[in-house]
Amino acid sequence: MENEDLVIHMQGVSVRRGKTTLVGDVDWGVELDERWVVLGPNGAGKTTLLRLAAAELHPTKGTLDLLGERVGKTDVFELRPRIGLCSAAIGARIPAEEKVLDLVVSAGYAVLGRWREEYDRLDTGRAERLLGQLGIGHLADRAYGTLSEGERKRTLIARALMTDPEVLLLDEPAAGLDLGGREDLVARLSELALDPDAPATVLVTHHVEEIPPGFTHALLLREGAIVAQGLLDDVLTEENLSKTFDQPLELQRSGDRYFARRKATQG
Ligand SMILES: Nc1ncnc2c1ncn2[C@@H]1O[C@H](COP(=O)(O)OP(=O)(O)OP(=O)(O)O)[C@@H](O)[C@H]1O
Repeated sequence: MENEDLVIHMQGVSVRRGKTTLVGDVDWGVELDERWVVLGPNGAGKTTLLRLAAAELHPTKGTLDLLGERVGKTDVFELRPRIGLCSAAIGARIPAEEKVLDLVVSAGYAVLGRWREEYDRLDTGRAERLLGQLGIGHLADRAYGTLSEGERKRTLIARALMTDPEVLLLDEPAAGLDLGGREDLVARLSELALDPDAPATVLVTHHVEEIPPGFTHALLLREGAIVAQGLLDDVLTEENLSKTFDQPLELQRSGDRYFARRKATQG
């Protein structure tokens, strides 16, 4: 019987475009209370994996179950509002003049199936609360186009959480942030990861430094194939990381954070 706690379940999943395999033969399961980091170099297939999990892509081969529904046999338009996705592609589609609060509130429309209804007080209150949780409550009335990159990322996360999704997918949320911005985002994501009421979460990144404390599992991806997956502490080793990035890497752990760099050459 299907494990009811599995929010994402891929069995033998491949995505091909022409002769290119974007991801090949992936078996992967994410449970309700898990927080996964997907790590790999450029072009490894991370975004492809996340788009499968967001019901934006169908597998060329294999079976994909999201929130207990088989993709290909279910209405993805009913599925998508149950999944919170935050990616640069979504950010790029937002008009610069859009007000931050409206942007977050309007994420709820897909779920409620409303078109021109007035924002009701509940929605506005929830959006304000989420913005506050992400430390940007004071920006509610600002236009999206006037925000810094870090503020935009946090706005998009608040928007992704607005529908109270059962799974939250974050594609490189720290990309383009300065050191302070990255550290602040890592801290916010850590709070979210440690909140037992938060949804199952998958975070895609290139950098071990961006893994927020509280994340439980890791999947390492290289050239569309899984190098290793499982509990973060078991999977995140120098050997696995070096294989994933195809170079000898040194991995350090300091407190609940990770740091990596290339090994110094001998001689
Ligand atoms: N439609 C397509 N046709 C052919 N190849 C594609 C197509 N879409 C993506 N690819 C290739 O598939 C590979 C995986 O892409 P994907 O965006 O999933 O990687 P990624 O790990 O997210 O990379 P990055 O870290 O650079 O964002 C890349 O080599 C990309 O060029």
